[in-house]
Amino acid sequence: MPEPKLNEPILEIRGLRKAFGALLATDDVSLDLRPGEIHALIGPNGAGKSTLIKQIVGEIRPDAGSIRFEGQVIDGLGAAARARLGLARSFQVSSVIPDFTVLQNVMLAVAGASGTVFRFHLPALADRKLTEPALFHIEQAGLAGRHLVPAARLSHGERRKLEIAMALALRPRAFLLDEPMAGMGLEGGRQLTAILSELRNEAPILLVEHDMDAVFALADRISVLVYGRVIATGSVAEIRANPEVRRSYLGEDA
Ligand SMILES: Nc1ncnc2c1ncn2[C@@H]1O[C@H](COP(=O)(O)OP(=O)(O)OP(=O)(O)O)[C@@H](O)[C@H]1O
Repeated sequence: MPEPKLNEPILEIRGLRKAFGALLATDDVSLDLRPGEIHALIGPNGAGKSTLIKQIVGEIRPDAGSIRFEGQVIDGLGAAARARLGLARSFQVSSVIPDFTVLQNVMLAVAGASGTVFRFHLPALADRKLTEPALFHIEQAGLAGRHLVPAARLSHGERRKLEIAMALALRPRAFLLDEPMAGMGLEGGRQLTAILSELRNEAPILLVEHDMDAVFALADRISVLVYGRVIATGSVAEIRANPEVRRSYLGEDA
């Protein structure tokens, strides 16, 4: 019998380094994403957060270091192969089709994930294999009752929920979320915080976010990136109390 691997990290990043000329955008970055957690990645503008995410999803090849995903070394895989393994990035590249309804957009994502050919006419719409999971993900993402609304008519916050429903349809094993709170407003931000909090039970989340209220409310652990280096990893309380973090990022009023 193989050993149970429940508590092993889903994502293990070791020694990632990426230089742009003389600039070290990520400098020996190591971090883990564990089952069930939201791990927030914070740091000032230009710290290297986007460069790190791009290396994880396979858009940029690191100069050194290694990434394991569910125990498998994925260094040799391109972005499409990593996505197929269930490494899902949301909120930056958006594939929402404005003229399609919420339901049609999510059905498209369900079809893409299952390899089903999506025919945009009635037989496909009637296909319960697509509609049932799509409606389930729409409800999970907080859009119940809005499934017949064209995506173009959604508010900014609803559109973000649609993107979550589409990400869920891909049945990811890990979420990489890049600034989901941006432009959400107070009420939208509150709703999204509640949704993300639940989402961690589907798959762990690596969360790049500048909104510190959201980070402190959601994160199980926080890593702080400054000039390409992880200067601290810890719980919310540990990070808030860390003098180096306060000096270099949070400010004295944190
Ligand atoms: N393709 C590139 N060529 C040259 N320099 C780059 C490239 N991409 C990023 N950089 C530089 O690498 C550093 C890290 O950038 P990155 O975008 O990863 O930071 P970030 O933490 O995501 O910032 P922000 O919070 O503003 O999104 C910056 O100094 C940036 O100017």
